[in-house]
Amino acid sequence: MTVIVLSGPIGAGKSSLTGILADYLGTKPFYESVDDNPVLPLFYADPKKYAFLLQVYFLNTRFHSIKDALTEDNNVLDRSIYEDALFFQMNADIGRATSEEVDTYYELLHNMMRELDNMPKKRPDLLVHIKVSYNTMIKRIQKRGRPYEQLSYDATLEDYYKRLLRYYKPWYKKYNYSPKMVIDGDKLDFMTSEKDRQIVLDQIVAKLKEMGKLPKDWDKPTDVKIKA
Ligand SMILES: Nc1ncnc2c1ncn2[C@@H]1O[C@H](COP(=O)(O)OP(=O)(O)O)[C@@H](O)[C@H]1O
Ligand SMILES: Nc1nc2c(ncn2[C@H]2C[C@H](O)[C@@H](COP(=O)(O)O)O2)c(=O)[nH]1
Repeated sequence: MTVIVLSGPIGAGKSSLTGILADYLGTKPFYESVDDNPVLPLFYADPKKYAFLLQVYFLNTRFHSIKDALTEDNNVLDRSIYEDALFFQMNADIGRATSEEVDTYYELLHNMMRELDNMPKKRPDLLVHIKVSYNTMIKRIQKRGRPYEQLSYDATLEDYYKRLLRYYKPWYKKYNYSPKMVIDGDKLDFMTSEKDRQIVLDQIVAKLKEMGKLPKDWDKPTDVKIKA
């Protein structure tokens, strides 16, 4: 059983790479609840009012996904539960949560993490982090086109996104729940370049082989077509 989790800022390419990787490895993809998330547009319209509710919503859906993923055979998750606190702490630091909400959130998070410790498989096997610069992040957010994430919707999002990138650096450095690796999301256009996509897949496969999670002679199953 192998569980891979993707991490990275908004628009880094996590969902895209989750699909590509799951297809390539012949495993199941698990996606974050975004387009069906009723709280997300409310949050972008009034972050102070909805930061806590959104976080509880995400934490709950991530908890469900990770529980399912840790009981299934092989799979890929498009964001880790370990990034949940990064988002909430950042929002709390800019005044979008009361101290009661912060305390309640951390207590809930710790309770949930303790539940995960009781699972037959406690941790993912590999974290694949997609690193992007601010410019790449913005280009991808524009390309994806969710209205409430655009700078034209709210100019303060520039600060929010830059801050998010700053929070990711120490977060990745500290992350120690599993082996980890970085994909250069600025250089590697795994959506439109077949060559770049193969480079990324080769890097991940090499890491899985090094960890003993794939046999040394593993090759892509011939009937698998990589979808972009
Ligand atoms: N490496 C990449 N090169 C070019 N475009 C990308 C790349 N990764 C993602 N994209 C595009 O950027 C947008 C955001 O990607 P997405 O996978 O939704 O990011 P995330 O899940 O990290 O928020 C999508 O339109 C996707 O097609
Ligand atoms: N406040 C929070 N917002 C979050 C969290 N997780 C995701 N998000 C937002 C960011 C994007 O607008 C959207 C989807 O994220 P992607 O990175 O997949 O584009 O949801 C969170 O924990 N807190």
